[in-house]
Amino acid sequence: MTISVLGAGAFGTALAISLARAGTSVTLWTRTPEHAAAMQSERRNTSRLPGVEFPKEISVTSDLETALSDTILLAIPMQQLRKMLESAPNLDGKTLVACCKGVELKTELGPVAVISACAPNATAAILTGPSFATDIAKGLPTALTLAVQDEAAGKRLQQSLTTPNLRIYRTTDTIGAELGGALKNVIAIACGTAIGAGLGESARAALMTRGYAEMQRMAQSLGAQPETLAGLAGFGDLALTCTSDQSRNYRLGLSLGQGDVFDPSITVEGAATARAVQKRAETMNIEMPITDAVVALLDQNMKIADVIEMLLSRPPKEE
Ligand SMILES: NC(=O)C1=CN([C@@H]2O[C@H](COP(=O)(O)OP(=O)(O)OC[C@H]3O[C@@H](n4cnc5c(N)ncnc54)[C@H](O)[C@@H]3O)[C@@H](O)[C@H]2O)C=CC1
Ligand SMILES: O=C(CO)COP(=O)(O)O
Repeated sequence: MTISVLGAGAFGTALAISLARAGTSVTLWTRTPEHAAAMQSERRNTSRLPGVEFPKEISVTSDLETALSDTILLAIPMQQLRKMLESAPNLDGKTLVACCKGVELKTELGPVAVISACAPNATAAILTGPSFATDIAKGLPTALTLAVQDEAAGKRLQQSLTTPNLRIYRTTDTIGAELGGALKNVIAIACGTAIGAGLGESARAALMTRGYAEMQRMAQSLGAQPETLAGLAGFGDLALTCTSDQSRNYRLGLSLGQGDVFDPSITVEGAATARAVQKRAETMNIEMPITDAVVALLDQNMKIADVIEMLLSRPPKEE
């Protein structure tokens, strides 16, 4: 079988390499002919994963029509997903697997909901969980959550995407899976900020724990199962992203905490997602004080000292 990977950034390239190493034929699509030609001739993605050579099972193209097989991994940033789907030819009958983490700013929808809106006759899925692209590309052991509403389709997809180094757990809870991956990025920005500002590791642990409570509150209000948030898609990814400076969301937080400028060309999903989640929470009347704090810091509406005071002076509560 052939699997298509749309988006030759760090994550799409890493997934393509992992699948190809396991013997799957992979078509890796990138939007510019120049990038496709460079990857084809160098047999690597110099801009995103320079150290890793492509297995022979990867073919590269910038022609979207010929790139589409029956199973398509969508590895482009969340805010670009709709545009990408709208530009694709007929997607009826395809299985479309979101590999992005976020909430769309203009609609407050997650990736599975965006896929379902843009391609109603396709099967929508999401692959998410703790996984740095560089770890996957190096062949290090990684475990992910695959969420598909249709159980039979989920089982087939789980088989197709499993490799010797990539262990995939299945669920039908697409809402929990997409929210876990989206919301943990916001908390990772908060944790990076705390460490960057020198607030200490106890403060980070508090933010992770109360952030997790915030994630559960919103996700359950939207119909997610608490177990999904407790699994790889939620707790697992929260633990990775809030503690590693390999994470771009965490690094953006570090910069905010240190008062440094962060390179705006780096993909940081948590920034737009924090704003989208804040809007959604306001409509639903859900308290999300850490998300509010992240938005205030990103928009430069509050100083870190004021944010700390705001969080610590909230009325006493039961845990
Ligand atoms: N890098 C990582 O370790 C992981 C990333 N992810 C998720 O994967 C998604 C993509 O992230 P990365 O690959 O790391 O980002 P990246 O910045 O390395 O690559 C993004 C890719 O998307 C392409 N792109 C951007 N806009 C596009 C558009 N309108 N149409 C077509 N292609 C477009 C860019 O050309 C680039 O190749 C994000 O949602 C991220 O949260 C998930 C797990 C791990
Ligand atoms: O989602 C990720 C790891 O699971 C990657 O995190 P960043 O997008 O913060 O780099």
